[in-house]
Amino acid sequence: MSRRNKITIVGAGNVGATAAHWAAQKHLGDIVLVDIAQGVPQGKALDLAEASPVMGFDLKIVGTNGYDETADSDVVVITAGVPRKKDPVTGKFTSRDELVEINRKIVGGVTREIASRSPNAVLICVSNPLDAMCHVMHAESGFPKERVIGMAGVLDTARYKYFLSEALNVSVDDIHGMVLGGHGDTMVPLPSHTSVAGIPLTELLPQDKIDAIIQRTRGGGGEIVGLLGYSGYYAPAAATVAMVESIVRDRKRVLPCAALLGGEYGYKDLFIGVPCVLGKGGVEKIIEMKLGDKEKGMLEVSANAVRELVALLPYGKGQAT
Ligand SMILES: NC(=O)C1=CN([C@@H]2O[C@H](COP(=O)(O)OP(=O)(O)OC[C@H]3O[C@@H](n4cnc5c(N)ncnc54)[C@H](O)[C@@H]3O)[C@@H](O)[C@H]2O)C=CC1
Ligand SMILES: O=C([O-])CC(=O)C(=O)O
Repeated sequence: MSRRNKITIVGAGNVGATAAHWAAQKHLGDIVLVDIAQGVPQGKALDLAEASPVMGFDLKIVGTNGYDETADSDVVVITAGVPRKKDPVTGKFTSRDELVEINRKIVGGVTREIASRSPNAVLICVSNPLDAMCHVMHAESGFPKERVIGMAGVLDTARYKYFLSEALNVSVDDIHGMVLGGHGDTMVPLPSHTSVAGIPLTELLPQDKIDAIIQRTRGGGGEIVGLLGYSGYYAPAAATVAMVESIVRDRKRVLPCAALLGGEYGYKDLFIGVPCVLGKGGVEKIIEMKLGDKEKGMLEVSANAVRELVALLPYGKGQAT
């Protein structure tokens, strides 16, 4: 008897629950929602399951505060942790990097629970600061680098494409491009590799407008925090589900994801956003594209920002503690 894909999502908060919603709508597999909050994963899973007769999905959707139900998952998405929030008095909000100390403990503990029960799963990290949390997941799981992947580039690229489609008044479907680098203010949108139905972006939009969109993309997460008071979740969850879909359906989509580099782009032992082919085995290939000197310089700034944060973690090179 064939078995449906099993997808576990840890963290049944804004991003996790929304990802469960879209994964169910796309019939990607049975879903286990896990959270420490009593009743929350159970309640959200039941609510989502009760939508199935209306939406037409036949899936097992369960919520739990433990890990036994997660055993033998094919894909595990980790969104557990603390998001950034806006101070209601000052209106200021912290950087993603300031979450490193609190979230590394949460993500480390969750990863150990998951890895012991689903030793063959592909792990997708969502918790921030993203690239550093990928290092935590890799070290704590002991999984091969192909099966630990970070979600950021798909989201950053989606924001970039949306802003371009708005400025050009064309369909989002016809914007092609990518954002590489770490998931922070130094991320690297690539206008020289961006096209509109094959027409170079630089022929269609003046440089000052492109620069403004690059800046808005870099601050895209903060723009939402400024409006909502907490971070976004529709676009982050959609981006996560695009990765899950490519893996469970073995679609081999080329998506910008945080992957552990082993010399590609001149970096070693560092998770950073690069174009990846995602299939059943996780990162099946990292595609090395030719970058200009300016783009290489921006990637170096972004890689250095990730390196500084990773240096704060209690790990040697990829070794579990
Ligand atoms: N990589 C990216 O592009 C993005 C990353 N994020 C990050 O994702 C994380 C989650 O964001 P939201 O869903 O908005 O936050 P949220 O606060 O709505 O949900 C987080 C959930 O994690 C749970 N949790 C905390 N500790 C746990 C533990 N030890 N075990 C299991 N569950 C635990 C909480 O109870 C909560 O329900 C944050 O770190 C946020 O910064 C958010 C958006 C985009
Ligand atoms: O900005 C945040 O804190 C959440 C996030 O990573 C994003 O939305 O890009």
